[in-house]
Amino acid sequence: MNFKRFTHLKLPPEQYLRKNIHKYATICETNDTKNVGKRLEVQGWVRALRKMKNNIFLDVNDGTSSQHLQVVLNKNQKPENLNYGCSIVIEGQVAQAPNGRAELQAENIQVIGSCDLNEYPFLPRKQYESEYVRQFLHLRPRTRTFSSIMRLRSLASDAIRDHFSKHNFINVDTPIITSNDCEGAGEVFNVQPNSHELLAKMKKEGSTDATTTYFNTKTFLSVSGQLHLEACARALSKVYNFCPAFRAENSKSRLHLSEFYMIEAELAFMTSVRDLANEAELLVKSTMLRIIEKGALDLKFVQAPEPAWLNRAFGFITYQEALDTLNRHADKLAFPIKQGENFAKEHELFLVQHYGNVPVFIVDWPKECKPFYMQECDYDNNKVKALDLLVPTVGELIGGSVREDNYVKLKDKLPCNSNLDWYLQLRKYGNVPTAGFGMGFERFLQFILGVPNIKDVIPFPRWPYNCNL
Ligand SMILES: NC(=O)C[C@H](N)C(=O)O
Repeated sequence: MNFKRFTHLKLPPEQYLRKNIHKYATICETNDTKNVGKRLEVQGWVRALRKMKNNIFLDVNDGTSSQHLQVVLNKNQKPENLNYGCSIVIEGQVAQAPNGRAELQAENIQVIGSCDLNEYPFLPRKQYESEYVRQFLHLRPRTRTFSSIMRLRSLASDAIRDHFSKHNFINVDTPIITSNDCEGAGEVFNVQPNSHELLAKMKKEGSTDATTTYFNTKTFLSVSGQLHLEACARALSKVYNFCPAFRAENSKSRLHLSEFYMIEAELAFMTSVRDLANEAELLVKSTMLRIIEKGALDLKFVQAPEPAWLNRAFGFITYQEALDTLNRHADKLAFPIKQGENFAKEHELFLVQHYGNVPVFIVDWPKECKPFYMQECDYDNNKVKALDLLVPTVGELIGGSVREDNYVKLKDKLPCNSNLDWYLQLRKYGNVPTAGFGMGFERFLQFILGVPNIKDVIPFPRWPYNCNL
C-alpha cells in the first residue's frame, strides 16, 4: 500500500462531503468585524433581551465563546414567544455596532424552543451561588460561568494530550474494570452483573459468589491505571492515560468526588524522584501556558487567579523537612502531626503558604504512609522514593513514585490475594526501572481556575448519596 499518494490530497476534507449541506455560523465565528456585510445564519440561546423604542436587542450565545452576539431586530419582527432562555435561529446581515463590535441585524428570526420563565430556575441578569446552580445539573451548562469552566476544561484536556504527544508519550487506555485495588486502601466500588438470567446461569455454571463477582472474579472500578501503565511502559517507554478513576471514600468534602478523571504518566528507565518531579512540573506549566494562550477570555470571565508560580521553580523538600517545619509552627496548627503520619489538608496548605505560596514537592516519604509498589530510598530503607505535589488552595494535586523493580523485594511486599502475579512477572522479563505520577484532573482545574468546590469543575459530579442525574 502506498500511503504517500494520499498525502497529496491537499483539499480540506469538507470538500469530499456531500454538497449543499446547510451551514450555520457559530457565534465565535460570527462575532468578528471582518464579517461585516456578510449574510449569516446563526443559532443559539437568548441570554438577554432589551426592548427599545423601535428595536429589540438580544444577547445570543451558543456556548462556543463567553462572548454574546448582539442581535438587533425590529419590534414588529418579534415572534410571540421570544424571551430570555429560549432557543432561536436568526438569519441576517453582520454590521458594525456603534461600540465597534460586530452585531447581527436580523432579517428572519425563529424560536425553536420556548422557555417558560415561571418555571425556569435562572432569571436574566442574576448571579447565583454555585450551590444553588448545582441543584440543576442538567441546566447548569447554560449558566455563563459554568459554560466558561466547561470550555476551559476542554482546553485543558487538549493541552495535556498535546503536551504528552509532543514529548513522545503513547496514550494508553487502561481498563475501568479491574481485579486489583492498586492503592491498597480498600476504597473500591465492586462491579457485578445485574441481570437475573445471567446470575442464574452463572450459579448453574458453578459460580461460587455470583452476586458479588464479575464472571467468578471479584472486580472493581479502577482506582488507578498505574499497574497497567507499568506493563505498557516496559514496551513503549513513555506512556500516559487520561481516564476516569473511582474512589469509594465517604467524603463530601470540597476536594473529593466518587468519580473523577486522572492523568497518569509512567516512564521507563527512570530511577530518580527528582527527574519525575521535573516531568510533573513541566506538564503543569506547559498546560497552564497553553490555557492562557487559548482561553484568556474565559479565564478572565471566571476570575482565575494569576498564576504567579508559572515562572518560578516549584519547591522541593523532603517529608522530614516538611515535618520539622510543621512541628516548629505547631502553635499555628489545629492538629499536631507525629513522625510517620500523613499530612492533613491543613498541614498541606500551611506548607504551601510557608514555602512562598508556590507548588511544592514533598519527597522521600515514610514507608507506612504509602502503597506497596514504591521503591525504598537508598539512604534509608524506611523511606520510599515517593513525591506529592502540594499546590495553593487545593493541597495534594499529584502523587507519584519510583516503582519497586526488584522481583524478590516486590514479591515480599505484594498484598496477599492481590491477583498481581502478572505485575510481578513484569520484573522477570526484560525488566527496567520505571517511575510515574498521577494528577487529579478536577483538582488541577480547581487550582488553576480558583474554583473552591470540585463539584463545580465537572459536568455531572458524583459524590456520596448524589447520583440522580
Ligand atoms: N499513577 C500514579 O502514580 C498515581 C497513583 N497510583 C495514585 O493513585 O495516587
